[in-house]
Amino acid sequence: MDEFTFIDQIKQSLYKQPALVKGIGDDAAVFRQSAQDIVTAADTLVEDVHFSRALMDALYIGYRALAANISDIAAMGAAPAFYLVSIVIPDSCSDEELNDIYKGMSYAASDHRMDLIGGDTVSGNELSIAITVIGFVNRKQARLRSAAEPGDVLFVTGTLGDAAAGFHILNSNKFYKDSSYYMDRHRMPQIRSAFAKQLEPLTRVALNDISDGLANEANEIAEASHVSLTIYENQLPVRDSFEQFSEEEQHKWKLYGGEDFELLGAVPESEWEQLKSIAARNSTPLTAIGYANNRENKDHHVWLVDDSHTPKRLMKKGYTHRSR
Ligand SMILES: Nc1ncnc2c1ncn2[C@@H]1O[C@H](COP(=O)(O)OP(=O)(O)O)[C@@H](O)[C@H]1O
Ligand SMILES: Cc1ncc(C[n+]2csc(CCOP(=O)(O)OP(=O)(O)O)c2C)c(N)n1
Ligand SMILES: [Mg+2]
Ligand SMILES: [Mg+2]
Ligand SMILES: [Mg+2]
Repeated sequence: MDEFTFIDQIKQSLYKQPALVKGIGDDAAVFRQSAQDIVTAADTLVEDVHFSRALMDALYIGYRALAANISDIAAMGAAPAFYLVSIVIPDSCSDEELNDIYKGMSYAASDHRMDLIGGDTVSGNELSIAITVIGFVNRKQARLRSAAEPGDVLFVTGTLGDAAAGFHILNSNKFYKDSSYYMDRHRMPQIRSAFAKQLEPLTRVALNDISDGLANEANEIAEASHVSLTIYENQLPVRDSFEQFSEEEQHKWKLYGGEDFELLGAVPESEWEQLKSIAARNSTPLTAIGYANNRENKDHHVWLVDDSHTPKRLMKKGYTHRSR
């Protein structure tokens, strides 16, 4: 299939977003927005770094690639609207696989009412999917990681460590309980977009999505907000069947596993009840896992309290790429 036939195939016949003026088919796309702030992010997924074609069907690769991007928009409290995809296609990738990657992305897009408005197609040696996402948020309402203050309640949505467990299961041929649940958490992460958007009435909330693991993301909030954080290890939410994994695996996956695409946040204690009702309305599991320490604690570290009750530093450690 040549480049032009391919572009014709992936082009949506109908667009959902009213802000769109021109989608695929010219030198660039055009959208118009005057009332809201525009939020944009990019994430690249590369074969054998972020996914493996041996372990995962093309449909999942596409779904997951867009989901990872939508997660960053959700983590800003914004509503996703548009995406652009630049793809490098190796000879080993069949037309069917390529179509399935786009089909996977279109499933994630319809879950969030998004339109594909552009991209680029290149032949190369390695399958690589670079996505740019665009979303909207009410003026000055973007939820920054720098917004945490001393005394805030620290919370996470969902359960932690599932995606890493799923990746482990996909790589192994042993029997595990609940294995399709865990594998799906890796292959088809469900993004907390609706929940994040409904945080609008809160006066203040710091948000970060958990792509690189709780330890990394918590440290990012601590550094950006100039606060130190305390997290209680025994309050970290996990799936019931998570106990089937070794202590070491559990510890590693829930703190450093990443790719759960849950939200980590901090809210003033006075708004905790309101946050709980928003979560309940959205069927979003919500757990308080700690708090932002008072100002006397001048470091900007994250402290983990385990059963020995002695706080230990939770280092900013997770998945890091060599070039960073
Ligand atoms: N190659 C790059 N060029 C420009 N900005 C970048 C690049 N890589 C990362 N960034 C920026 O650095 C910040 C952190 O990026 P990253 O760690 O990838 O965030 P996340 O984990 O939320 O995806 C973001 O503002 C991102 O836009
Ligand atoms: C084949 C394969 N190997 C390893 C992993 C695990 N992994 C890859 S990237 C990553 C962390 C997130 O990646 P990054 O590019 O930092 O995403 P970002 O934080 O920018 O959203 C993890 C845990 C995987 N998903 N697939
Ligand atoms: Mg990124
Ligand atoms: Mg992020
Ligand atoms: Mg990262």
